[in-house]
Amino acid sequence: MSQTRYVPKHGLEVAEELAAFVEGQVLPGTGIDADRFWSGYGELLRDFGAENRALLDRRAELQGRIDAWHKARGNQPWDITAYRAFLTEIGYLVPEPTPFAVDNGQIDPEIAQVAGPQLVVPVSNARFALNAANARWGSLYDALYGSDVLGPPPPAGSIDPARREAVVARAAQFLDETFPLTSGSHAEVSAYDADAEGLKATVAGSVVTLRDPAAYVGRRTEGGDTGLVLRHNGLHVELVVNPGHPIGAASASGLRDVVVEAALSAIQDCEDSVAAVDAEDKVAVYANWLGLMKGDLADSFEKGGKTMTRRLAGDRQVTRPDGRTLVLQGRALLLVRNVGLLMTTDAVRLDGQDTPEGLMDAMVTTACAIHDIRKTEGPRNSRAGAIYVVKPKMHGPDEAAFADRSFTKVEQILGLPANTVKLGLMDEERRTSANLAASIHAIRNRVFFINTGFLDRTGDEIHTSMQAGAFAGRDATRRSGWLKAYEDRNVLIGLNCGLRGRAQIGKGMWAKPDALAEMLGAKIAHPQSGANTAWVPSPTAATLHALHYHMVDVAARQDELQGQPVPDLDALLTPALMGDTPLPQDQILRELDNSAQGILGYVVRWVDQGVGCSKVPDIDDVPMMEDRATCRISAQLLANWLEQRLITRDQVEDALRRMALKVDEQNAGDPNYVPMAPGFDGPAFEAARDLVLTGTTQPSGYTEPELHARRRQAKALRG
Ligand SMILES: CC(=O)SCCNC(=O)CCNC(=O)[C@H](O)C(C)(C)COP(=O)(O)OP(=O)(O)OC[C@H]1O[C@@H](n2cnc3c(N)ncnc32)[C@H](O)[C@@H]1OP(=O)(O)O
Ligand SMILES: O=CC(=O)O
Ligand SMILES: [Mg+2]
Repeated sequence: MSQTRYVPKHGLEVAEELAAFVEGQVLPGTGIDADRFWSGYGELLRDFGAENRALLDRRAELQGRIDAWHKARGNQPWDITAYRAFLTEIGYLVPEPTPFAVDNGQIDPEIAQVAGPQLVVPVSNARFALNAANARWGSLYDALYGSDVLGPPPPAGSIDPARREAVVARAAQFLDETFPLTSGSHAEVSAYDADAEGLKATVAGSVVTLRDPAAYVGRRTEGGDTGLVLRHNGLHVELVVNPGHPIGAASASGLRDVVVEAALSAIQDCEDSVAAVDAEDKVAVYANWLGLMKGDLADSFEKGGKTMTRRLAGDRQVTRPDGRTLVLQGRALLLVRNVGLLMTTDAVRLDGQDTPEGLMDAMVTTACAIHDIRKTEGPRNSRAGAIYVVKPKMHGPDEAAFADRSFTKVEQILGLPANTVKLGLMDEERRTSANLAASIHAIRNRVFFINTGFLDRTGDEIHTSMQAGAFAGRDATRRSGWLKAYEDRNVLIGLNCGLRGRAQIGKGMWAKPDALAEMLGAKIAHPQSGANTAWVPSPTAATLHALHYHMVDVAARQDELQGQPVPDLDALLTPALMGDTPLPQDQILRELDNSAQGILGYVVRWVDQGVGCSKVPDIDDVPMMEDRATCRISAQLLANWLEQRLITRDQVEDALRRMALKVDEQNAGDPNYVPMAPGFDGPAFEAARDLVLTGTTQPSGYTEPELHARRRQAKALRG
């Protein structure tokens, strides 16, 4: 890693590459000059830097008191009444606000009105980031053919006629369920067409129409394709007819694909799925976001032996039955996830000190997005003129209020109307879940989502009650009552705060990226719960999850739920401890190995290669999405078991070494991979070990302090 060189800017020391990026690429075209930007940034740091530190101190103080309370109680039985009284006394629980409704201004329909999948992507990876933006539309034929939904996926590039038939039949089933014909099945259609009266399908020689004729929206053409566009629950579906195409030719109707509106929104992530530890990395992350906001991001790469260049998709022009044109967005509505309050950065220094990274993200990602909201031609990200920032890992209403005020300041500096920046509240720390209404209230004029980030939330669950006893294992911790209370409360509190029709109530990530058959069975629970969005890890998952929003009318579900009683805090606050029924030793050792493997498999690519999100096979070789939040869970679980003497340091060391050998083997095909064995002394292995051994003292159990330090070490060692 090269030594950071600084340039002075209005009392700040700014890393040269960041200054050059901001002044050379971000500011031109925004009407903001460099002096205004840097002097405003200095004010932001002076106004909010000390408060940021104080909020972190408050987290540590509360955690210290909670730890001491549990220790002092020793083996006394769990007493929720005493615990709640204690949490109230120390200010962990705050009074509920009087009933209110959010008033968040102009919000795009993808957020406020239409329910559908939300894709998340590491913005550091331009190829993926572009793919995510273009995942607004997904081929159902491709998703069914290439995933495990219809059985084990065939080899890439293969053509399996039996599978093709199964794909066509499954897609027809979806069409029959979503767009039934007046008679017959889509599987029997021998011709599709449309006229001013709507869709016409020929079944057994007779022309039939849709049972709901209004579901036909219009027609578009592209190359040899005719797209017949339908709409259901606000989501569009295109029947792509092209008898000249090999797949269309194989079907009597010429249908060659069913393209569904999939990722309505996509989070371009600067946080837990990226590894950005210095000015150089941060500029790379920001540059992709800027390209997305300007609309000119492109990436060239090799695929299938060919070089291809990926760019942002254009809008889709549809001719309505009455001849008028309807423009459908070609891209997902893009949101940007900033980092939280914890980390500081040496990319901008004030008074010789590193400064909050979250404030840098606030300034730079907002400034980049000005290019979108000032656009006068071409596709715009936000037609409502909003900038959507997802703010993670906030602990309670004071931190939410801090985010609100700091973005007000950013808006003033950048000359934006108040509340242009909308905030997505990640409900992923326990103090936020326990004070959710007050946290929403703190950002009521800009909140655009509340999302249950259950992965971080599980890590915080363990860390907060580290001294209460031993947690009951990874799955049992998730199955227990707190999680249900957390998920249910989030929906009902969101509805009570007036989010319906104004903001998203979101559910968490599907963390088994290749197990999409299982996802298709399970993730319908999200819209059924009243959530109008939920996270998916890939465009294929978005395409398949979109089907759930046709099966469930979320708005109607929200109407049913509105006003239902919110589950009490008791369940939320009761930790999932093993209690008197400890896990059998073999299960403990198996979970130890599994967690050690997950940590190592993730950390080794983070630290040595700067990859922030990986697909890591678990101990049963099921590929899992690992990011900083899943790593936090594994590290916290092992730290808890060590602290509660279920396992020993020697057992941890032994498991890490055995699993390091397995992870080395799993990565043997990667020419850039640096094995951890036999030395077990490189920065990656050390990071994994430290995450477990120091897990009780890492702030809130977060993994980023250790990961950042070790990545910087690896960069310095290896360049
Ligand atoms: C707790 C939390 O905070 S969760 C949020 C953070 N997590 C995420 O953002 C997960 C995002 N997903 C990912 O990063 C990836 O899907 C991983 C790491 C899980 C798997 O990555 P890989 O092993 O490379 O995926 P795989 O080989 O199956 O697929 C690669 C293809 O899918 C595409 N793809 C995979 N994930 C995504 C994505 N999230 N967005 C866009 N495209 C994607 C790639 O562009 C690539 O297609 P291409 O060759 O046409 O470019
Ligand atoms: O950010 C999401 C989570 O689950 O954590
Ligand atoms: Mg999270």
